[in-house]
Amino acid sequence: MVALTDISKTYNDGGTLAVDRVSFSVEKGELFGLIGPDGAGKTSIFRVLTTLLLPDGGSATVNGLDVVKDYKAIRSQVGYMPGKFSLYQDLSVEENLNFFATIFGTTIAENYDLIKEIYVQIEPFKTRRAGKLSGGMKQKLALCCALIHRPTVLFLDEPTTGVDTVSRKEFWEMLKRLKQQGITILVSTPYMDEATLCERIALIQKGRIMSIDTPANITKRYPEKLYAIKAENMSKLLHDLRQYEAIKSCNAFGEYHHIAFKDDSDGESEKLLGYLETKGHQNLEIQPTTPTIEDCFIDLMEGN
Ligand SMILES: Nc1ncnc2c1ncn2[C@@H]1O[C@H](COP(=O)(O)OP(=O)(O)OP(=O)(O)O)[C@@H](O)[C@H]1O
Repeated sequence: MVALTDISKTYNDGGTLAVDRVSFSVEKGELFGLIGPDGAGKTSIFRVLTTLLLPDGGSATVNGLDVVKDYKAIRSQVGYMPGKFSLYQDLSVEENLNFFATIFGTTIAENYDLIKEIYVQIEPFKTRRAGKLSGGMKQKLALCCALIHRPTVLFLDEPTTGVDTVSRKEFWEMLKRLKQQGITILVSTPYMDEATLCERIALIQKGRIMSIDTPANITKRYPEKLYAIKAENMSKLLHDLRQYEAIKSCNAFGEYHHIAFKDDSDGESEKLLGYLETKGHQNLEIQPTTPTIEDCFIDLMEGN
């Protein structure tokens, strides 16, 4: 449904390499996530695929159509929700939706079944100006506008950035139901915890794809045995762990720090506890833990 081959994009006369020979493909009906921090190149990739930006190199197709040659046809077949809220702030909820339906030569009534479940949540505010909606409401309106012409592929650029936890959860539920209707969905996010909600993900950093697979396969490939460790003074613990020669990686991770040893064959965790006790740490706790996508991302980043 979507295929990229060696897509590159630079800015500032080639001075900024935003996308570096990126290749991947997305199957029909898949929920695919592009996961990476700010500046990784996610928006640039989405703008190439939605025909809003010309790539410097490589080729890409959406629904079998070329993003450069067939841009007009692609525009009528895809839905795009940009990262920055870009609806008309001075138009009401209903006026915005009507506007997008009209420019795609359709009506709200014609496609109401597709947006109904999302639209009913903002309908009580249909006369309110879009600029006066809450973050979660704006997001729902933007999604309705992106869907109103019944696209076959939906591109959602960081749809949950700046949205509260409850609305984020609701949003992912909505995506699952849209997927069930056969829509192919590409979603980008800087939140690593959202990666597990996608069927397949690409981890991207500095314009390069570091790994593409199902979230489960990516975490399975984490190369080391990982431990979660905590103590009373977590910042001193982080400092002391980073001084310890046998540690390969050490990162703060909520309530715990996650660590991996360079060579874990010979009771390394006991030796470490001994060392930390000599450093005066109290209430030390260490246990094996399962790697998350964030652990994998950091590991891949450090190896690249
Ligand atoms: N119009 C532009 N002019 C110059 N540099 C740009 C432009 N757009 C993006 N960049 C640079 O290209 C790189 C990739 O940016 P891009 O917006 O594609 O990444 P992103 O992963 O979507 O991050 P963000 O969430 O910050 O938008 C960054 O270094 C960014 O500063």
